[in-house]
Amino acid sequence: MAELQITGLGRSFGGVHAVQDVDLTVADGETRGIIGPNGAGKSTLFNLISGHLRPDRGAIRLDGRPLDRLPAHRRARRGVAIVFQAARIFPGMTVLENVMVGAHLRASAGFTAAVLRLPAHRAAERRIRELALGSLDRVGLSDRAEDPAASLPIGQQRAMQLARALCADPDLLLLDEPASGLRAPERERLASIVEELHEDGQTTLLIEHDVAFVSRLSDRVTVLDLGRVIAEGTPEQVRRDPAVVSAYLGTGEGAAA
Ligand SMILES: Nc1ncnc2c1ncn2[C@@H]1O[C@H](COP(=O)(O)OP(=O)(O)OP(=O)(O)O)[C@@H](O)[C@H]1O
Repeated sequence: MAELQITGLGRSFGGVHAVQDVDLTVADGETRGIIGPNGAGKSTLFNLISGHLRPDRGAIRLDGRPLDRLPAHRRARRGVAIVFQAARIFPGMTVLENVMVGAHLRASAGFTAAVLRLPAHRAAERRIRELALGSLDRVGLSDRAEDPAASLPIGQQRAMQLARALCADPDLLLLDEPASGLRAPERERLASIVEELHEDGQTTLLIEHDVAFVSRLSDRVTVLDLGRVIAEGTPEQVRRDPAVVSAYLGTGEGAAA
């Protein structure tokens, strides 16, 4: 069970209301898309949920438990996993090692045990390795496990990051522009992975510029403009919403889908 509930969320920078009065509920097992023209507040919202920014007001709850005062690493332990837009990989490590880092974010063996190499730690390490191999399998990268991470093309690096996030067995998966910089076949592959996760019941929040990509993958889409929610509904409902069309046309980005 993983329901994300956001109420009255706000964050300003100087005089700019980057996110204002945002209410958002993502149901357990739902894939929710967040779209909006440039400067709409998507990244700010993402960072407020991940814990990389603190809200000025409002509340964020996962399964009824408040998240908004916790730092990012404590949110990770609560089950929030993030795939950042900018590829943060450890290039000198193997693909498998990169993915194992994800599970360490949620592991419970403890720092002291790790330092002393206690048996509990070694058992945890074995378990983490198994989880990482399972995550690589889910994203179709099993055969690259022992390769250097830097040798992967960008599409597979993105899939590796997704595997890293999955390795922590997240309740909530946050995807920040996962399709950016990918070529069409790589986008297609990534979309199929996200679809499979959805079928497995993963709760996901997807922030994307690529409206077609979001529409294809999301149960519902929330549209932000100038920090506020201007529309919410199925991809089809949102695409036809006059407020959405005018927000996109107003910025010269073209129609919403
Ligand atoms: N750290 C910051 N300092 C000052 N202003 C900021 C900061 N972060 C965001 N803003 C402002 O807040 C507003 C929302 O920005 P944000 O980056 O969240 O939008 P976005 O929807 O992610 O945009 P884009 O699609 O261009 O990435 C913008 O007006 C932006 O200039």
